[in-house]
Amino acid sequence: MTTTTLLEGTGLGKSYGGVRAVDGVSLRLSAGEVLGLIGPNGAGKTTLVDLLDGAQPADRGTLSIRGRRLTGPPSRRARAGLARTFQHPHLALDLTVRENILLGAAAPRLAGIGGLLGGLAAGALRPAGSRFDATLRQVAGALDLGDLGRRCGDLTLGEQRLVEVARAIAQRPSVLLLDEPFAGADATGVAAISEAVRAVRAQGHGIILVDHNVDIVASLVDRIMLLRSGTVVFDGDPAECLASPEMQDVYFGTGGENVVA
Ligand SMILES: Nc1ncnc2c1ncn2[C@@H]1O[C@H](COP(=O)(O)OP(=O)(O)OP(=O)(O)O)[C@@H](O)[C@H]1O
Repeated sequence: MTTTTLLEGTGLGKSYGGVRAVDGVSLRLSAGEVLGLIGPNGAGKTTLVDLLDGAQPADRGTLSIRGRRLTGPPSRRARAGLARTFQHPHLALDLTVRENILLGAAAPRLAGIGGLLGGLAAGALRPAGSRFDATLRQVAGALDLGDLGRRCGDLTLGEQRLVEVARAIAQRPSVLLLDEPFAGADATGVAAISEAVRAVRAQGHGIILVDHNVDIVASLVDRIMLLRSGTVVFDGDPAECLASPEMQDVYFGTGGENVVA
């Protein structure tokens, strides 16, 4: 069986002052694959996601999506098929759930915050009867978001995470980057996000899932990359990763970063 490579990074690196946050990481994500990214606090997981979506420029390394070089700011990468969620949700808190999700659906067409605000003012997010409404109903229904007219600032952190996942999925990305989507989510939220991950995967898209809950990650992913001090120390089968000496060493050995949060 041939697999289509969606995302490929080679020798990615990023330093902050003297700290090598990401130190020569190479990765490959195939169509219909969920890749788990785990590691203790400070291992470089979020920085790696930042390098993938362009939130931070890489010091070195190359990145491609569907065989095409992927460069530039997040807005350009969104148009190329990448969407992400953040460790701390980046929602427009004064807007409703519906408006935030529709912003996501429109994001690849509307470059940058200026474009998004312009699109909002121009009515791009009032597409009654358009495919946006179909997207909205589909995504919101799958994630069980409840009343879409609620202001996002009035939601719990767990609910905000669900909205952010919905917004990212509404972009219909070929690669979805989820940074700690389960943090602060209750059991219902965990189940909803897990279901969304399976649905996106079943559509042949790729997902990179970062989370500290190793058991949930292992139950959802096809492969795990274990990071330590910015480098990959294990890349392979989830069950093998959990049982590996590298895993023991990273989380329970001496000389590592902080223990898992
Ligand atoms: N903007 C920044 N400026 C300076 N140092 C940073 C910055 N972002 C990350 N770092 C440092 O880079 C290293 C990797 O951090 P990163 O947040 O990527 O790790 P992480 O694995 O996502 O950790 P956590 O699980 O706690 O979120 C850490 O030493 C961190 O202090």
